Amino acid sequence: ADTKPVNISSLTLNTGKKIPSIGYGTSGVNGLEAALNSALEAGYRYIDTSTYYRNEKVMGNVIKKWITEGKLRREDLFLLTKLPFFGNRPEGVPKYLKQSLENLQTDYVDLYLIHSPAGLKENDGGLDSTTDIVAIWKEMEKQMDAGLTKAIGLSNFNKTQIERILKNSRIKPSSLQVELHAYLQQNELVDFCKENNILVTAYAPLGSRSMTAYNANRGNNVTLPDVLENPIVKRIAAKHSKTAAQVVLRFDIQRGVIPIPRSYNTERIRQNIDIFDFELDDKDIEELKSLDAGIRFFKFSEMAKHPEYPFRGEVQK
Ligand SMILES: NC(=O)C1=CN([C@@H]2O[C@H](COP(=O)(O)OP(=O)(O)OC[C@H]3O[C@@H](n4cnc5c(N)ncnc54)[C@H](OP(=O)(O)O)[C@@H]3O)[C@@H](O)[C@H]2O)C=CC1
Ligand SMILES: O=C1CO[C@H](CO)[C@@H](O)[C@@H]1O
Repeated sequence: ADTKPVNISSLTLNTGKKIPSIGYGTSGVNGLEAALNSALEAGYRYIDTSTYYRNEKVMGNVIKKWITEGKLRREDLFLLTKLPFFGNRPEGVPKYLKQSLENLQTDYVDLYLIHSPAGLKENDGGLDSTTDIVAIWKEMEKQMDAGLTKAIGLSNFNKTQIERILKNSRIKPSSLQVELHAYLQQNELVDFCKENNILVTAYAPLGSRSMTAYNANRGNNVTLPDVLENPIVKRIAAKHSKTAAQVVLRFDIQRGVIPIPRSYNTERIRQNIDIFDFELDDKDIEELKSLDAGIRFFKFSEMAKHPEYPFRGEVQK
């Protein structure tokens, strides 16, 4: 197999800065060191994490080693982390960003996101129904002024909540990270973000097989439909001599959406960015579009009673 790093195309944020058109998702801790080494070797330069994943320290050590050994320059890396649910207050923003920067051993991140519009209490993890997203955003702006992050954005916000931020902000959000895959294509939200110059990042772009594992670990007997086993996806993959994962990730790229697939397996890590040497045609795109089914895997049900719960009223499938 070819082991040269893949050359990744890029998009431009509303700050004028470039962002790679695919990133590496890292939720979970076990095995990250080896996996992140594989990801950097494969050519990923956009790394997605969060305070909540509790893996920033390991990540910081790996990145520092790459930089010290002269294999990577900080400016070639696009580092993203997020304000945790339990820090979702104005005073949580400087506190948790500072902690992330220390853990990541860097002076700045490239993008800092509010992980969720709904907040949890710091002490006992219960719902904090006082969450004020506009007040939190104003603190996000200050972190950007201070140069601690090069851009700021949102995750898991719905359209109405983004509109509230747009209306009440000095600095506009650069990016929105939401669940997005063949079964949840988010057409309305993606169009809205395009109109407002907000780049969309697709989390769980492979349909999050890890969510099935997450449920299994909690003893929940839930079987979720598997995007990568869909017969239409598989047929299109066979037609292009690519894998199902490569087809759904390429679909994102052709929509101008940035996928952040997670894998801890070296072969699949490589496979997931090896998507810049083929093109889906109009018929493939039409067929993939027809798979949209409004199936949301990450419902954050524990936050369903929060005033800012983003998916209220949504018809659940
Ligand atoms: N903002 C938010 O609230 C959220 C953000 N995220 C971010 O998005 C990232 C991706 O989402 P995630 O939930 O991990 O789901 P993904 O859709 O990326 O799916 C990951 C799963 O798919 C498997 N997989 C990876 N590549 C392939 C392949 N080529 N063929 C077959 N199976 C494959 C992985 O297993 P294996 O490791 O064995 O390859 C893993 O079980 C997260 O890691 C996180 O960074 C995710 C959820 C919520
Ligand atoms: O960002 C995230 C939010 O929560 C999920 C679990 O509930 C994680 O798996 C995910 O990566």
